[in-house]
Amino acid sequence: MEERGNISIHTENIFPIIKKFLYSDHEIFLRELVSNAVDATQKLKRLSAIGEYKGELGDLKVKVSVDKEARQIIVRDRGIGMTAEEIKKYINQIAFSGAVEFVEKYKDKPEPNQIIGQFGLGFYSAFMVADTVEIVTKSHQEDAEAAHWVCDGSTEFTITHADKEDRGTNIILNIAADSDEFLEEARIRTILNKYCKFLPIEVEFQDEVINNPNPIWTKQPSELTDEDYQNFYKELYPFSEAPLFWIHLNVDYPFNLTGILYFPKVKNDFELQKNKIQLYSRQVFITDEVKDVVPEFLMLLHGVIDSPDIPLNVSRSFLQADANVKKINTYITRKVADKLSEIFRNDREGFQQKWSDIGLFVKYGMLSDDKFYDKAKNFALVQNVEDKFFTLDEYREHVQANQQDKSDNLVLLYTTDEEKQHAFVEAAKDRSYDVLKLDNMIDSHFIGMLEQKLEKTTLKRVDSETIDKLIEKETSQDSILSEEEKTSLKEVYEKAINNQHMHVSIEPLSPNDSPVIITMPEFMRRMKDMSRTGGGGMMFMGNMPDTYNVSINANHPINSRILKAKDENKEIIAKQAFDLALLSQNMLTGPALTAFVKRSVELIEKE
Ligand SMILES: Nc1ncnc2c1ncn2[C@@H]1O[C@H](COP(=O)(O)OP(=O)(O)OP(=O)(O)O)[C@@H](O)[C@H]1O
Repeated sequence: MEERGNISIHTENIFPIIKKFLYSDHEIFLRELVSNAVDATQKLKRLSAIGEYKGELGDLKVKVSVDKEARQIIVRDRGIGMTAEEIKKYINQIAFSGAVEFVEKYKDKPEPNQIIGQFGLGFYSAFMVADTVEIVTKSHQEDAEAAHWVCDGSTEFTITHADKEDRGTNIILNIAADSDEFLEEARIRTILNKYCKFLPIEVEFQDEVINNPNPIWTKQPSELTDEDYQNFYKELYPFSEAPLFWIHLNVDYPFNLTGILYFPKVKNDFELQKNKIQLYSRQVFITDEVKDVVPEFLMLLHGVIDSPDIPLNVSRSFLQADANVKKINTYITRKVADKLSEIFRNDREGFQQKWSDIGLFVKYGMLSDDKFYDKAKNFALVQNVEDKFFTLDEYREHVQANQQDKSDNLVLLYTTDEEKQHAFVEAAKDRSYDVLKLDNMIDSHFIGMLEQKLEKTTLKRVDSETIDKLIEKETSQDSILSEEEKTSLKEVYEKAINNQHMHVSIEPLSPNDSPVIITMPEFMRRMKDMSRTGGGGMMFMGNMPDTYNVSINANHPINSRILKAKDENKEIIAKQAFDLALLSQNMLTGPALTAFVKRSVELIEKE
C-alpha cells in the first residue's frame, strides 16, 4: 500500500512562519512529542484497566534516543498506537489544523515569542527542528496493520505499510541542517530534565530513566512525611538550604490544582529568589514565570504548581483577566494565610523563631493584599528592643497605659538602628516607654500602613523629637530660663553652629536629659526613606539637604553656665555641647571631628 495525499488546509506554507515565530523556543518540540507518547501510554493503561484492552501491557517506558550519525531523534512509546486512518484523522487533520489555527491567530502579533513560549503546538512543532518527520505506528487494536507516514512539513505526505511487530508509535525526526544542536546528547538531556522530569510514565534516555513519575504533589498529604517534603525540595533545588515549612495545595473544584509551596530561608537578594515556582500542567513542565498565577507577594516562595486549568495558550493580559487564574490566586493567598495562622496558633515559639524569615512575606502580603491583611493582622508580629514578640493587638495593649499622648493618640516608638539611635532608645527606656525594632527595608512602608489601619495610632522613630515631644503629655516641664535668657542662648548656639540646615530651638527638658539633642523630624525622614525605596512620588525629596532640629535643653546646668560665662567662652562651650550631640549620633566626622578633639584637649589643659 502506498498513498500519497494532500493535507487539506488553507494556508499553503505555514511551516516557515512557525519556524520564525518559535525562534527562541525550538526546544519545546521534545516536550510535545514526549508528552504525546506519555498520553498514548496512559490511554492504553486506562483501556486495560476497564477491560477494553486485553493484551499484555509489558514495559511501558517511553524511550528517547539520539543517533548523531543518522541525524535522527526517535521517540518511542508502547501506547495505543494509530491505524493509517487514525493518522489521517489525528495528524493530518487535527495536528495540522491546530498549527494553521495557531499561525492565523498569532502571525500579526508584535511579540509572538512571548505568547508562544507557553503554547503547546503539539505534534507539528517537530518541524521546527526536523526537515522530515516519520511516524511508524501500530495500533493496539487486534489485527491492526502498522503504518509508515512521512512528511516534510509541507501539505504533502505519504502513507505506506510498515513492518512493525510491536504495538505503539515511533516518531522519527530527521534533524534539519540548522538544528544540529539537537543531535547533542547533553542538549537533549537538559531539555528532558527541564520539561519531562516529573512526567507520569517512565521516560528513558540512552538507557537511563530520567524522570520521577510519582512526584509527591500528586499524592495525598496523609501519605507523606516531613522527610518526603524535604527530600522533594532537595530534588527541586539541590543547592538550597532546607525550607522553613511548606504548604500542600490540593483542590479539584472549582478548578483543579495541586502543588507544594515552600517557604525558603530569605536572603537579602530578592531578585535571585524569584521565579522559583515551577508551573506544570498534568506533570508536564510549562514555565517558571508564574507572575500572574501566583500573587506578587508570594513570588518569593519556591515549589511546584500543577494545574490543567491554567490557560497556557493565551497572552499575558488575557491570563490576568482569566476567571480561573483569579480564583487560583485567591486560593493560594488563603492557603498561605491559613497555614501561617495554623503555625502561629499551634507553635507560637517556633513561629517567633521563624519570624525574621517569614516576616518579610507577611508584611509584603499585608501591604499588597487587603484580604491577606485581614487574616495576617492576627498573627503578624512586632519585636521590641528587648526581643519580645507581640501581635499588633498585644502590643497596643502593652503600651496603652504609658504611651498615650494628651489627645488620646497611642504613640508607638521604633528604632531603625539600635546602635546609632542608642541615646534616644535609652531616653525612651528611662521614661519606661517601649521601643520597637523596625529595621527591615520594607518597614517604612509597613509603618505607613499600620498608621492607616490602626485607629488613633502614630508611629515615631525614637530620634525624631526630643523625648517630651515624642509623646506629648498634659504636664510638661517648666523652663528655668526667662524669655530674654532663652533668646540670648539661642543666639549663642546659632552663631556657634553656623548652619542653616540646623534649626535651633530652646526647650524645657529634664535637667537629666542631654544639654543638646539633634533630631530629624519624622515626616521629613519618612519622605526621604520613601524616595530612596522608590515610592510615593517623593523622588524630589531625595535631593533635598538633610534638615535637623537642634533642641537646646533650657534646664540643663551647662546652658545656665553659658549664659553666665564670659563672652569669649560662651561660643566655645556651646560648640562643645553641640559637637557632643553630633558625636553621640555618629554625625561628627572629618575636619569638624579634628577641631572637636583639639578643642577638647585645650579645655582639659585649662585646669
Ligand atoms: N505517540 C502517539 N501515539 C498515539 N497517538 C498520537 C501520538 N502522538 C500524537 N498522537 C495523536 O495525534 C493527535 C494530535 O497530536 P498533537 O500533539 O498535535 O495535539 P494534542 O496532543 O491533541 O494537543 P496538544 O496541542 O496539547 O499537544 C493527538 O491528539 C493523538 O490523537
